[in-house]
Parts: sequence; structure tokens; C-alpha cells
Amino acid sequence: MNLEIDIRHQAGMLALDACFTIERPGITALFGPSGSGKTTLINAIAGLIRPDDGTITINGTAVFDRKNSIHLPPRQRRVGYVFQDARLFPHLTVRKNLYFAHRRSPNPLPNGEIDAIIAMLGIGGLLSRRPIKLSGGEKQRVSLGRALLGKPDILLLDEPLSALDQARKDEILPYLEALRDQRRLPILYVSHAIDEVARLADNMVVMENGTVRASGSVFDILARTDLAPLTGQFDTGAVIPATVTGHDTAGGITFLDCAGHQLIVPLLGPATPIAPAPATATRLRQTRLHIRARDVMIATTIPDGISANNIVPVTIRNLQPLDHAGMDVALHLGHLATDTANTQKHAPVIHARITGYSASRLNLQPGQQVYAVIKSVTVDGKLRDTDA
Ligand SMILES: Nc1ncnc2c1ncn2[C@@H]1O[C@H](COP(=O)(O)OP(=O)(O)OP(=O)(O)O)[C@@H](O)[C@H]1O
Repeated sequence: MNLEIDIRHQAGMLALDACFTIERPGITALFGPSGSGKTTLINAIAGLIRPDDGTITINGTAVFDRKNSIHLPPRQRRVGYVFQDARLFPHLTVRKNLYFAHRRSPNPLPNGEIDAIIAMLGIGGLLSRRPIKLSGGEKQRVSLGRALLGKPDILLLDEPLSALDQARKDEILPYLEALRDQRRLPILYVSHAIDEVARLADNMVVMENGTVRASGSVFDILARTDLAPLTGQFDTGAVIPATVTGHDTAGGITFLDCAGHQLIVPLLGPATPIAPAPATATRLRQTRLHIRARDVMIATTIPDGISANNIVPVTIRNLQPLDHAGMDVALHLGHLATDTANTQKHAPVIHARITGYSASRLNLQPGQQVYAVIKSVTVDGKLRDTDA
């Protein structure tokens, strides 16, 4: 199975110019800022819009080829499409919604396959209900089922989780994982959410202003620092304000103040040769720190003989178990008394990603005063001058 895209299309102010190929099954994330052309691109693949120029080939069949005047209608493209909102037929039961595409398929799925899809999506108990009686997550699962029963060669998912709250997302993500792992169907998955992409996708196409900035394996793309402005952070993390208080040019470091705690980062230019200066002696510069959860370790006492420069007192706000036996630990900066709810509300929060094993070995508890060992801090490149 492969999908070859090479199209150009003007839609209002958007000049779409996309060229990439997907050759393997699995999930390819179509990722990019709002307005970068993701929906326009998958609408072109589905046949909902006719590009100005180019070709779209699915499984060796040209479904669009402007030069040869080929533009197959959507129902002939063997494409399953799941929209942001489920778009089920409100007057039909779940069963009839599911069988809608199946009845029109030239090559319908055998009953055993249908049962397997219904079981995989966990919708067997919903078959006699109308869409109005379904939760958002259930509607999206039925919508996925309806697309699959059409026996598509490729599945297009346009932000299928964006209208759902976190609990509903957590409910449906395992079904998308099962779809990826069990059905070996190529899936083009439009998403804004890098955590969803990191969790689900094998490959990634990064779009910006209608063009493909990069495509490749999700790990390669997320490791590319040049794409960071588009891909953002890979892990949960924190963005918190800080003030530049001084520089040590000889030492190649800059001193920052973050809610009363000093942090040291590689020299930020242009440097002022002071070491560390009182706040009133220089113009302060505001910046934002990006501290990724995977770059933070937790120690119950101040560690000795350690290369990390940034060890800050923190108070555990909460611990949240993650997949793969991981644990996200939210930490207030500073050693706060447990009864100072108001102080806690205003203290910046950073996150540490540790193993559940470490959390239980250290017996970490909410309210506990510990130390965050920050291995790496990314500083927003754009420093803003401000008068002290
Ligand atoms: N038919 C149209 N007429 C005018 N402008 C259009 C049309 N279709 C798309 N656009 C414009 O193209 C741009 C890209 O839209 P598109 O929905 O493809 O982006 P997107 O990356 O999917 O965005 P989002 O993530 O917000 O859904 C938008 O600025 C939109 O206004």
C-alpha cells in the first residue's frame, strides 16, 4: 500500500504545495500549526476538493491527475474519513450508521471481520442506540467503525480527539493504538497535539504555510531541533517566566532568577560582563524557561558531587501515573508549607518524569519537600528587555 501526494492548490490565502509519499502501514501524523493546510490536504485526498494541479495516487491508482483529467469521486477512492465531530446520522441507530458505508462498498467486509471491528472498538453494546444517546468518545468510536466497515485502503482522521475532554481522549486512544497495531491499515492522522503524535504515530509530516517542512519517522522528526518551533516539546514540561540577572562570560554562563530561585544556563547573548549582579544594577531581561519533564530528577536531600548546576528546592504537588510504569510528578518551586494554599497557587510548577519504581522507592508523597535536579533548561531565544 502506498500514498503518493504531489499537489498544488490555492484556497483563499493558503497556497498548498505538498509532496510526500507514505509507503508503509501505520500511523502518519500530519502535524502543523492551525491554518497550515492539513485539512485542505486530506480533503484533497478524500476527493472533497479538487486541487488546481498535481497527482494523488492511492495503491498505484491515480485518484487525481489534473493533466489526465482524473478526479475520482470520494466513494470510488476507498478512503475512510473520520472528522473532528463524529458526523453520525442522527436518525439512524449505531448499527445502521455502521452499515451505511458497508452496504455501499463494492467489496464488502465479511461478517467475521465486521464482528472483529465492533469488538475491537468496544461498541457491541451500543448497536441499538441513536447517536444522541452516546458520549463524545463513543460517537468517535462508532465513526471509526463506520469508516472501517467501508473497507478503506487508507484511513484519514482529522483531529478525531480535539473535541473531546481528556477523559474521553484517554478512553479512545487505546482503540486508535489497537487500530494501528492490529489492522495494518495506513492512517493519516491530523493532530495539533504533540503528545498524541508521540504516542500514536510511526511517521510524521510537518506542515507550515501550506508546504511540507519535513517528513520521516516520528523519532527522527521529534529529535530535529531545527523543527522545534513547529513540533514544540516532545515531553510534558513546563514553560515558566524568569529574569536574567547576570552573566559570566568567562565561565560561559548566564544567571537567571525564577520565582526567587537562581538557575544557571549556558551564556545567553549579548552578554553583559557582570557576575551575578544585583537586580537594580542592570536592565533586567525577561525570558521564558522550557523545562522538560524528562530532564528533571528528584532527590530527597541535596545531592553532593553532582555535575548538574541547577538543584532547586521543590514541593510535590501531585503524582500522576503514566503509561509504561512512568510517573509524572508536578513540583511547586520552593519548599512550601502544606497549609499555605495561596502561596502554592502562585508558585511556578515544573514536572519530573520518573519511574513508578523510583517514586515508591523514595516514598514520594504530595506535600513532601524535595529537590529537583534539572539536567537541562531551554531558554526562549527571544529575550525581552524590561526596565528594572
Ligand atoms: N475554501 C476556502 N476558501 C478560503 N480559504 C480557505 C478555504 N479552504 C481553506 N482555506 C484557508 O486555508 C487555510 C488552511 O486551512 P486548513 O483548514 O486546511 O488548515 P489546518 O492546518 O487544517 O488548520 P486547523 O488545524 O486549524 O484545522 C485557512 O487559513 C483557511 O482559511
